[in-house]
Order: sequence, then structure tokens, then C-alpha cells
Amino acid sequence: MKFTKMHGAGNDFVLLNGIVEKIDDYSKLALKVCNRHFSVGGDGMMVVENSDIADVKMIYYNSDGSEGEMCGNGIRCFSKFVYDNDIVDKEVFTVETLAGIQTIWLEVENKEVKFVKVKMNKPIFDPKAIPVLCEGKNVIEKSIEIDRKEFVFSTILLGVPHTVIFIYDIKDIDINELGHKIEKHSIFPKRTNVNFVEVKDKNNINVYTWERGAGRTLACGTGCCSSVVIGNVLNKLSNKVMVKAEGGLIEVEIKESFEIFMKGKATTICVGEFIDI
Ligand SMILES: N[C@H](CCC[C@H](N)C(=O)O)C(=O)O
Repeated sequence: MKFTKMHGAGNDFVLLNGIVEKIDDYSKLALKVCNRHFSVGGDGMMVVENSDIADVKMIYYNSDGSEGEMCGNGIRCFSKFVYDNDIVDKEVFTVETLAGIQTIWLEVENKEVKFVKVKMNKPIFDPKAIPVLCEGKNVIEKSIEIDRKEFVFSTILLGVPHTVIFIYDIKDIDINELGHKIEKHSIFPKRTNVNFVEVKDKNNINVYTWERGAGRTLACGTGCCSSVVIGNVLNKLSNKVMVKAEGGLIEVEIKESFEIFMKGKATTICVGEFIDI
């Protein structure tokens, strides 16, 4: 089975062409290929399939074998992959995901994809839909207790559930410990991704990521967008923000009625073939 390894802002993935390869069990395969010691390794696995309702379909699995509805860094890589491999021969196209149809714009120079822009899902604030077990119309600036310490958090659904915590200095935070406990906290029945955000100014933030189903990662595209949405709602941020994730930069713009555009790079690391998969 042929594979391509790619990354978007250091969030790394194994990509497979499901149109030509036969795959029985995606979850098992993701667990196997995402293993960093016994296989290629990645934060997630993506498979290309044909779609009846869009130009192409993206299947996404986390490294723990769970399926994700959407992946922001993943879809940028996926879009470059389908263009480079002539699966899609357009620079503007649509991708079916479990979170709905996403629109892609490629910035191409001499056949080389320089940037990928994605129109993301609209944020959903309703706690029942996210889901979060809490009262009220939204989950903005609620409080949670972890190890007898109080944290102010906000959670939205942006394809996948995202919890955002504004912090002064990442040095004060144990990302692994807190991320793990918040991801699996009982108020999040479908777990949650966790984003720790340092605001530099209204147009610049640093985001540190703990991902549902993948743990500590160097970036999360849907998480960067969620951080900007919540920062914007709380008047901490403008509507066009440069997000510095640990593995790279992602630009997020919020237009009228919460239309969100994410722009960033996608990089191919290597192509290869699995022996005995
Ligand atoms: N890394 C991804 C998010 C993957 C989603 C996954 N962690 C889940 O919630 O199932 C991103 O760039 O948006």
C-alpha cells in the first residue's frame, strides 16, 4: 500500500488513496500507521474517497483509532495531496467531510501549491450540540475545577469540539496533564480538543494544543480557528488574526455572520510503500 506523509504547521498525517487501495478497517489501520515506533507515525490518518456530493471525500482518523469529523491542518494537506496526485484538477473545489462540505482555494505557482485556504464550518455555541453538559445558551467563560484549581474555559463546536483557555504564560501550564484531564472530563460526553492561548495583541496569538484522540500535537487548524472565534466574541481579538502554533503559522479571518477562513501551508514530507500492512 502506497502512502504519503505530510504536515500542516507540524500537525502530521499519513495519507492514503482509498480510490485505488482496498481498506477494511480504518480504525485499526490508523492505530497501526500512526504509531511512531513501529510504523510511519502521525497525529492522524486521512483517506481519499470518491464523493457523490462534492469533488472528493476526506476520511479522517486520529492516532488513537477514533474518527474525527473534520481536521483543519489535515484538510490543507489532503487538498494538496489530491491536487498533486491529479485526483482533482481544479484550484477551487469542494471536500466532503463528516462535518459537511468544505470549500478549498489553492494558491498555485507553476503547479506548486503555495498556500491552501479553507472555508471552515460555522461555529456552534449550543451546549447540547457541542456537546457539553452545562446550562445556558452557550459555553463562554464557564469555570471548571481540575486538581482543586479553577480554570475559565469556553467551548464551541467547529466541526469538532474545541475548548479554549486563555493563559498569561504557557510556562505556568502543564499541557499534557491538564489537556488529558480536560479532554476526558465528564462534562464533555464526546471528549474535547483543548487549546491554551496566549494573546500577544489583537491580531496575534500563540496557541498550544492538546488534541482529542491524538494528545499533544504541534498545531490544530480547527483549534486555531476556535481560539480566534472565542477571542473575537470576548473582544480580546480582531477578526483577522495570525496564529502562531508550535509548528507553524495559520491565518484566521472571521467574516460576516461567523464565516471563517483559514489559510496556511501544507508540506509533503515523503512518499513510500508499506510492506506487509
Ligand atoms: N488536528 C486537527 C483536528 C483533528 C480533530 C481531532 N483531534 C478530533 O477532535 O477528533 C485540526 O487541525 O483541526
